[in-house]
Amino acid sequence: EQFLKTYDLVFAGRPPHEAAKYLSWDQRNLSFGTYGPYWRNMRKLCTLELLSSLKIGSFQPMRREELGLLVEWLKHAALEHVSVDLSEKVSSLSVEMSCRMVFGKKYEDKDIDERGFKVVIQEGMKLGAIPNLGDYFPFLGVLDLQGLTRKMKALSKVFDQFFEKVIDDHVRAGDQGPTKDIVDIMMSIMQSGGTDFQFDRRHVKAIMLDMLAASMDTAASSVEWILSELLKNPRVMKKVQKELEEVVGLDRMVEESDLESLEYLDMVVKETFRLHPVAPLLIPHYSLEDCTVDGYHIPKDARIIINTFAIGHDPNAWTDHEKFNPERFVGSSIDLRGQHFQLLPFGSGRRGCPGMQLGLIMVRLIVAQLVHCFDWKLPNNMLPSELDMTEEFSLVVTRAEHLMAVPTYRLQK
Ligand code: HEM
Repeated sequence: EQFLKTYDLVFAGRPPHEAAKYLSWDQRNLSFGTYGPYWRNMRKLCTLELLSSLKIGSFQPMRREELGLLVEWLKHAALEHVSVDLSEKVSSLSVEMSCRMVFGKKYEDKDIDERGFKVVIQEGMKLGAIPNLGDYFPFLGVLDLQGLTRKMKALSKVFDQFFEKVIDDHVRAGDQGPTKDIVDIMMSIMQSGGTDFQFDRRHVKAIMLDMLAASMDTAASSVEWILSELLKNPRVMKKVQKELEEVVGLDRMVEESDLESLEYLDMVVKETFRLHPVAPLLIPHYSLEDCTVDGYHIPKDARIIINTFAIGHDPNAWTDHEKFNPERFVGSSIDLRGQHFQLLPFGSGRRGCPGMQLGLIMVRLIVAQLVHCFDWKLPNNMLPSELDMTEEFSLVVTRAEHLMAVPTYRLQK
């Protein structure tokens, strides 16, 4: 609370970051942008133009359509009683939703690189998370002892070529009607010349990657962890399904307008974020000046790592801290929007996640739909207690093992 609220401004910096230099057009993005007028202006622009409630709402039909396609695919799998790779399916869904929101259409995997979107973005996330000697000892950065700079340069070329193609496609297509994707909006801002700061193709590309990387993996991993906990805790799964039956009914699918009535689902989401925050160390903060916090002197230019995983598992903050128990939130005012410092999956303050509203809609909608339309069983008679919950380290923490489960369709239509 002292770092993110009391002294929020002092700790609103981001440390110099080799990965951001290469992968975000010289820190022109938001996530790793150094604190200052450029970052403030860009953050305002993204919040108002790209991530406003109105803009998020305009993508609702697209979310419904993409999720509908997945449900149809799963219905076939259900008829054949086969086990499906939920991690892979949810991740692809999230890629498609993010691409359509940012680029206005789906590109094929091969359009970016023979490895495909997910692999390329995940490689960027890994390169951003690996401790890089060059970040701590700039003179060593030049020597590239870990070979990271070489990899980052190669990857930045891949992104640059692909994003140039996306921009060219938008220029060629011209005005495509009322639903504007994120590239459309940024292109019109660029062409209008109406910003107080320089805004060219490099800025468009940096924000494109920011929006894509920030929404794809975070939402998919959150859904993966929630579904894992539901499969591990059949009592909770039944209770979520019962709530869905009462609010939605078994004769139709979930709509976004149902979400606010799903109170128990909301508790399940909070409890999963407590135990499995997908960005467990947030993004590193950086002190802009000397500061004394709780009697400790923190010098200017210090890296601040906030361990929300440890906070979520802290027995001083949570009773039965290792137990998955959504009911702990009954009658509690604790939410996850950054006002309650024992639960910070989106961070808090100036650097808190600007995509929280969109992220929460995506996560709650996908989980609600999958659990409403299908019953789920672990494959090969695996017991819920046997489900492996090992994590894989990156900027966004995913499951180490893919989540596999067998669906059975449960709606009446
Ligand atoms: C469940 C989904 C999501 C989770 C859990 C999540 C979590 C986070 C966290 C923990 C941070 C770092 C906060 C800090 O350093 O203090 C962050 C930053 C950020 N997020 Fe999200 N996020 C999600 C979805 C999204 C979406 C959908 C977008 C946009 C499309 C987005 C855009 C960003 C950006 C641009 C930043 C950097 C903000 C800055 O440094 O000013 N996020 N997010």
